[in-house]
Amino acid sequence: MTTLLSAQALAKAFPVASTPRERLRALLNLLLGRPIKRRDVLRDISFAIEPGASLGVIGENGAGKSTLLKLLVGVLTPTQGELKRCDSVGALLELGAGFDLERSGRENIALSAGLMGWNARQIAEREAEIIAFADIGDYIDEPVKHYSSGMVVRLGFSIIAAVRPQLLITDEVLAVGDESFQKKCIRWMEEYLQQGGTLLLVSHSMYHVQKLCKSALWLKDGGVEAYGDVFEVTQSYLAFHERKQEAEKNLREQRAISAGDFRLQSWQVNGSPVAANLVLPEDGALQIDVELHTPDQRIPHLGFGVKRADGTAVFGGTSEIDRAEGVLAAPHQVRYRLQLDLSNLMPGHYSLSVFVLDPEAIRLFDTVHCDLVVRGQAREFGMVRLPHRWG
Ligand SMILES: Nc1ncnc2c1ncn2[C@@H]1O[C@H](COP(=O)(O)OP(=O)(O)OP(=O)(O)O)[C@@H](O)[C@H]1O
Repeated sequence: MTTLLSAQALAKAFPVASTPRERLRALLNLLLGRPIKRRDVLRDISFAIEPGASLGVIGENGAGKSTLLKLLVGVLTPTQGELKRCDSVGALLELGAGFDLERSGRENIALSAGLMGWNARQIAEREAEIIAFADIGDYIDEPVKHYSSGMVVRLGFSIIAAVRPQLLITDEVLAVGDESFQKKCIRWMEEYLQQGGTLLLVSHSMYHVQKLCKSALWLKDGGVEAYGDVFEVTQSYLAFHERKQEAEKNLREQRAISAGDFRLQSWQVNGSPVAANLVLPEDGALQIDVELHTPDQRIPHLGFGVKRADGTAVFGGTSEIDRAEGVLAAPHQVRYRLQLDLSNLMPGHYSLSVFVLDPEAIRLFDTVHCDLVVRGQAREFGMVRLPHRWG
């Protein structure tokens, strides 16, 4: 099997020149052959795309996705590293790239097809199909400079669809099209993949990445944060975002908690001190042992909660609701044991928290959290698997 695209330790640095003065200095240094201050935008990027593969590239704004695509299609050259690419690459990147804006859509179809080596007969045969896919009405005979960005994408994608390259590289441009055209493109890509096509897709939509791609590469600050199975990588990426928001919320919550006297001294899960990242055992069972400090021998209540990483509550309860009571194990020390069955949680990233309430279960005193990872693959959606059957 021939690899269609391979990147080996790719890196790209741009000159640091954001102000006019810096740009002038960079230009001067360049002319004088002096070193230019550069910023690494991509570093040590390695991956390979085999025929039939589908890779989604994801990452936050500014992570380096567009720069990587520009390297892959040859618009930019890498500062370091090695890139190998097959000849049959169809790239749909920047709006209008490759179109002659003064010419009509119809003329641009002929120009693009000619560049790809089609003869006049082939072009004539496929023109109607391309125009039908683009579906831009009479605009097909207007100069491309009169097109909306959506129309440019429609025309660009229609040409690519007719060419059926061995490897299709595309980015968020699809998001520019309206919903019905987007759906048409997605359907086309699914069919193309089923028939053995190969895809590299950059997208902010985890839905589309999961739908179309088998693997994913997460770019973070110019480096590869994760690369592998699409579900694992996209779930980690979503959890990263959700945790970012959750961290801010927790900080606010923590500040609101009174520095009262009932305190959480320690907690263990399934007999071990809690690590930052808890992986749910296959049977979904957690035994939580908690030691609390009580200043006056009164028994505080204990609460617990499971949230999805974005903060959405999945389930929570307290010893007061369940009419359970802790045990005074030593002077000023109360112990609780809680058995939790989380076997219905869907794969994904969650947080588990335990909190102390006063004996009246009114005031919240102390909270601890840990990340909870539920491994596995699921095509159903939601947070919990609800028992169901068909027929
Ligand atoms: N020509 C350039 N000169 C200098 N810096 C650049 C240049 N092109 C991109 N950058 C910088 O490189 C970084 C990565 O940009 P890039 O456009 O690749 O990110 P991205 O992941 O595609 O972001 P987005 O999701 O917002 O499109 C950014 O900090 C950007 O400012």
